[in-house]
Amino acid sequence: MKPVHDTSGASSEQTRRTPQTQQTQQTQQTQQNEQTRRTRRTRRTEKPVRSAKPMESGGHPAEKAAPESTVPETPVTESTVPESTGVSRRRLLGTAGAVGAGGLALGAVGGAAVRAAALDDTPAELASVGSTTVAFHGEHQPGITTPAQSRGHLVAFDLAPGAGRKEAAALMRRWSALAAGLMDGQPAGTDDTGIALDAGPSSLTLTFGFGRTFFDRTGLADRRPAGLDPLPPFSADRLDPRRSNGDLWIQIGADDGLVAFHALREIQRAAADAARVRWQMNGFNRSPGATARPMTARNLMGQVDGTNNPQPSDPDFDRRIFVPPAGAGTPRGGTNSAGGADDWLAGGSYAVVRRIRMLLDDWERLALTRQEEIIGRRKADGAPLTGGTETTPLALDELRPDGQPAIPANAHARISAPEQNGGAAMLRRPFSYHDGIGPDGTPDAGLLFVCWQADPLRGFVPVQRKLDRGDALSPFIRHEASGLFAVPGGAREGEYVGQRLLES
Ligand SMILES: C=CC1=C(C)c2cc3[nH]c(cc4nc(cc5[nH]c(cc1n2)c(C)c5CCC(=O)O)C(CCC(=O)O)=C4C)c(C)c3C=C
Ligand SMILES: [Fe+2]
Repeated sequence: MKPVHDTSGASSEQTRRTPQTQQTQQTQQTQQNEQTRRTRRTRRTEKPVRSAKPMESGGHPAEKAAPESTVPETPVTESTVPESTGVSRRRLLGTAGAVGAGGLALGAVGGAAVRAAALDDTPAELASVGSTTVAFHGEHQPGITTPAQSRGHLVAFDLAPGAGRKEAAALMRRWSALAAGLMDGQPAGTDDTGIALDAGPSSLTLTFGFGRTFFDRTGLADRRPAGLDPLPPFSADRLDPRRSNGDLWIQIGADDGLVAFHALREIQRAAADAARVRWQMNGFNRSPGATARPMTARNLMGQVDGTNNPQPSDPDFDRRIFVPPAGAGTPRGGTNSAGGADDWLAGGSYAVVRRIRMLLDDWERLALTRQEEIIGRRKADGAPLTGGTETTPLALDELRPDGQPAIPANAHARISAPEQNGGAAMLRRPFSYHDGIGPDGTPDAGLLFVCWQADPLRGFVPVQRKLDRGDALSPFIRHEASGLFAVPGGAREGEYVGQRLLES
């Protein structure tokens, strides 16, 4: 059975290498909202499958400041990947439950069997979930327009006492080399933990951001971008400062739990003495292939969530989501605290991160019609209460026979719509989370809300201000942690993320 993966398009650098398929407009819109709208490539090759053999560049990146050459000089692209019939069985065996081709049944393989089979190099197929790769290098960092993966880890670090700009630069160099290798399916070095051995890259992405305090710690306060001004307080905030902000932030996503955790663990190990974990959160989304057809994901309240995201095909998408190059009329998100236009953030973005707990017991007590009024959309298919399908625009002016708005005045979808907020828009790319059941019996579950914009003051802030004043959803959610991070543009070949800031 050959893995088949729809790789229809989006506008990122990664996406441009993705073959486009012919689709109707509606199909395109739906696909852009879910897992098969992959900004990824699927390939069958030995290269992305980690073997126990280490990268040629040597030991674990934490052991030495990796020279630039440890970033693979040639990115693996569609054109550089040799055509191959499949990965070797040696590398697949040991992956419990892996899809075997050529009659391989790999369910319960014992250690001896694995060792015996390891001598056999018969090619076999790697399931498409594992073999899908996202490019590390590009105009933008991966993990922004890349469709949300089924597993996510968010982790914030603070630089260690005494660590400054030099140590931060060395750390970003190490982390970038590590990220490029892991996203390409390579092990972390000679002492790789082995957590992801046998698996392909599984759409792994690592995205790096800098918090406000990073600029003080590195002596770069005059280069701090204006978009990192602290978010205003909101009346409903119940924020835990220990789980908020941080000098450095990394978003990890993958379509395999072991691949995602492996990246998290190797990132922490590579931090070595330079930085310490401040907080860490785990999230999830629907797995690729879980639904019979491509669909927008649901959140833990059961709602279809993500329908009205800006689309990469929108003419103003880049302007809304990415910081433009410095120049005449550079918008606020691209200026620094000294008032000058700064270029290190060009092609970058701002991530607002909120841990939003859902009060699920209260929510689930509501009648379906009430739940739908609160959002302004039908639960079953995400269509507006004014009718149509999921992708039909909200008819905000429509009245019911009793003269009331068909989409209530305080409905979440109405209040957060760009046309109600002076055009303010953001790209929402959340993960759900579940951190167990509390002593009171209620689940500690909700949304790791991550949204992307060229300037938080024109994206998250005005919308959240409005939601804070009158969102019907507010009684059922609680904002418990918050972070704001400037996410540099993508690293070019031979460059590390943030180099244009740290070395200029
Ligand atoms: C400040 C920004 C937002 C926060 C915080 C937020 C929290 C939040 N949202 C849902 C569920 C849904 N949101 C939906 C739409 C939607 N939400 C925001 C912004 C925030 N949401 C925007 C900008 C939009 C799009 C509005 C539009 O243009 O129509 C929807 C409807 C479907 C969709 O378009 O995605 C749902 C459902 C939850 C549960 C939540 C906090 C836990
Ligand atoms: Fe929302």
